[in-house]
Amino acid sequence: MEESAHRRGDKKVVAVVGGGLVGALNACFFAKRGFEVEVFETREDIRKAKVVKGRSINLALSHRGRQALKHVGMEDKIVSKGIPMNARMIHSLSGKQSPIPYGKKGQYILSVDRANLNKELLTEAETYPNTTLNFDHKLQDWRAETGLMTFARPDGSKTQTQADLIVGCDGAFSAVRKQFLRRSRFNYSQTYIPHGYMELTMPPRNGEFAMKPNYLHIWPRNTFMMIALPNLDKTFTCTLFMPFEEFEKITTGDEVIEFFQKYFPDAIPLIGAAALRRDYFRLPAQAMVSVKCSPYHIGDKCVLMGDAAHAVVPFYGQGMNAGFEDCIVFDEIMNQFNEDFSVVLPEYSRVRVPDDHAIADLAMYNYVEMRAHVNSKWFIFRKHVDNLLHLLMPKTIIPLYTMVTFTRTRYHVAVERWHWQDKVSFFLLLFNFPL
Ligand SMILES: Cc1cc2nc3c(=O)[nH]c(=O)nc-3n(C[C@H](O)[C@H](O)[C@H](O)COP(=O)(O)OP(=O)(O)OC[C@H]3O[C@@H](n4cnc5c(N)ncnc54)[C@H](O)[C@@H]3O)c2cc1C
Ligand SMILES: NC(=O)C1=CN([C@@H]2O[C@H](COP(=O)(O)OP(=O)(O)OC[C@H]3O[C@@H](n4cnc5c(N)ncnc54)[C@H](OP(=O)(O)O)[C@@H]3O)[C@@H](O)[C@H]2O)C=CC1
Ligand SMILES: Nc1ccccc1C(=O)C[C@H](N)C(=O)O
Repeated sequence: MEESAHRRGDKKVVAVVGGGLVGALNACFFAKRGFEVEVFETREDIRKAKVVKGRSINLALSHRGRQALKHVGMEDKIVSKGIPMNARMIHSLSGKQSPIPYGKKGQYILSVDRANLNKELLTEAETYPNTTLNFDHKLQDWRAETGLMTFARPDGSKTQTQADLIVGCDGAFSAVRKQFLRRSRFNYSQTYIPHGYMELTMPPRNGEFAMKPNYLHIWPRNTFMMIALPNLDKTFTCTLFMPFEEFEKITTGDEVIEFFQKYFPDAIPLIGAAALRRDYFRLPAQAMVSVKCSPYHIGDKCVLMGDAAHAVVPFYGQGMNAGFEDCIVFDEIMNQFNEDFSVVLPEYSRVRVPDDHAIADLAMYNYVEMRAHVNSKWFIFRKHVDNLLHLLMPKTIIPLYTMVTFTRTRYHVAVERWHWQDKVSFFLLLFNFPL
């Protein structure tokens, strides 16, 4: 076993495990503070990879994520390559399209390319002279007492290195988190929902987007749905979310077309019948898991952030945004407590756990809103009422979606306010508030 050198001197060493979205961003946050930062990523350098592994081609970036990018001077660069989505575009069975705006005029979420975002963040992290990126390093084991980590290399060898702080940003199936499970008073739950997802591509039509680009398109079919987000190359990435048992019922190309004919007829010519027949069987439907745990730290040695701390189902488009906000919250607490890890880590767990748990629940809720509620006249009416009340009393009534997506209102506070506001607007409706 090879013993890799680790730097000490007067600077503390922070090991960021995982060079995905949150890990790469976090490396910038720690480097900015002057720590010696070592990033360890199991995969090869995504910037050199011929084939980019992993799913979810694009992501919805919103205020929390943007604020975190702003902290490290990356907001403009990323936003300039994003496509604004101003509203949901609801596709009815008959093919009618009706928009439901996300917020006030000028408020939008951005469709960004996951691979490009990851590449840009790694390149930014590398601009700090005190940061080293180590690819092809898969964390196998680590010790909370010493901060000693063991990594597996693609050639089968092992490397060990030590750090003052280990930051687990290694995603939903975190290897860092495994050590937490062996400790007393660590709470952990994971739930696989019975639905899976499958990504399909809608190509450009005559060199242009096949549908209006500045929308998040939704085909809500009550018990399942398809969505589509635009990409810079004028394609859309369509994602079909559906119970696994429904996916499994479709076994032939003809059945795929039959299914689309029944539920998404307007999408067939846009995706293309031949592509549908082929692409449906390219990859099996993927699972979605929600992981909640607490606390997020062990002593002054280790902390979990991003999906490693809180994998959420994707339906609010907040997983990455919440992970990025984790970095800001940690940074704010570092300022507050003078970078004393023995105080910062427990405080971070205390502050952040309720918020990450709240967005996990909201993400579950938003699936029902997207696939079913948007079909209801009552829901649309209530949305209008909320928007109007927000216009009349902007400080008192703020729609839930606005709080979650366009502000940094703590997620758990947003949930509390939502319940309270719901009662107020119901009361106003009951007494015929002149709307
Ligand atoms: C279909 C889908 C759609 C989504 N859409 C959105 C959206 O629109 N908006 C949004 O905000 N979020 C979205 N998300 C969530 C988002 O993808 C995640 O929240 C985000 O990627 C989390 O980033 P992360 O860095 O914590 O984890 P990851 O992006 O998974 O990065 C973890 C990294 O750690 C590495 N790693 C894993 N194990 C090890 C190990 N043992 N040693 C070293 N390295 C390791 C991995 O290779 C990876 O690079 C979506 C998720 C899915 C599945
Ligand atoms: N909340 C959710 O439902 C989901 C969230 N995600 C998140 O989306 C992001 C990108 O995902 P993507 O790049 O596709 O990641 P992958 O699905 O490719 O997973 C990344 C690594 O995690 C390990 N892994 C994958 N599935 C499992 C599993 N079921 N049990 C244990 N380990 C597993 C694999 O490691 P190994 O090589 O050792 O097998 C894999 O290399 C990540 O943040 C991920 O956390 C991804 C899927 C679902
Ligand atoms: N990115 C996603 C991926 C999967 C499912 C939903 C989203 C969303 O962003 C939904 C959006 N926030 C909405 O409420 O309409």
